Amino acid sequence: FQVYFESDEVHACIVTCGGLCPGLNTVIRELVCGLYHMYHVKRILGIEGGYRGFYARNTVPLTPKVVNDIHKRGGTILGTSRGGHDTSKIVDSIQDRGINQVYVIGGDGTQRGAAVIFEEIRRRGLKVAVAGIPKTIDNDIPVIDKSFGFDSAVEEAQRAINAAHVEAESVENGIGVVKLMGRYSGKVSILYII
Ligand SMILES: Nc1ncnc2c1ncn2[C@@H]1O[C@H](COP(=O)(O)OP(=O)(O)OP(=O)(O)O)[C@@H](O)[C@H]1O
Ligand SMILES: O=P(O)(O)OC[C@H]1O[C@](O)(CO)[C@@H](O)[C@@H]1O
Repeated sequence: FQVYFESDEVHACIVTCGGLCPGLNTVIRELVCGLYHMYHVKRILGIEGGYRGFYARNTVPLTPKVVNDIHKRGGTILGTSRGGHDTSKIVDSIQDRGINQVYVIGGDGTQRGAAVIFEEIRRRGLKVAVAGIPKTIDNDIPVIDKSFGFDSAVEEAQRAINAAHVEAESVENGIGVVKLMGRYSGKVSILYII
């Protein structure tokens, strides 16, 4: 097989886009530690605030030390956003910073954005790899068994439903109403009902 990137020439970056999903920080941590310890990649940049962070926000160097405890925190340490996908500005930034591996964590919109970035990179003839990491709290990707964050969402749903159940049972004719997320997917609700 052919090695495409030598470790010491890799300059990776990670960006998170779209809505929050439990486990985002764990994925960032695994990427950083995997790149660093398994592939000896020392230059890893966090892009803050989603796609627009490439050209309008700060960046933060990521090392195993920086990400050591982040899996215990919710959200994403890099921040996230919707909109702001300006392809040429993003690829300009990738080119200017000398980034050659782009790790994009996000939902379907984010992955569409990653494909457009890749097309522009190819058009410019740059030696840059783009990797998409699918993020969906709804577990609605048929080719994988379970997406990260889904179990946590079901657990949280369980907590809310149990509390409403206790309230409803404690009074005469009590009714508990819990609204769960996912009007189009609904797998969080379905799994709980099952
Ligand atoms: N067709 C597209 N082309 C380029 N960029 C896109 C496209 N669709 C979405 N994006 C960009 O991807 C980012 C995230 O998109 P979006 O808000 O749709 O969330 P998502 O990735 O689908 O996640 P979620 O499942 O949480 O909604 C935004 O910055 C948006 O501008
Ligand atoms: O409950 P609602 O309003 O349908 O929104 C939930 C949806 O929003 C998202 O979190 C982001 O689009 C989906 O993953 C989820 O299905």
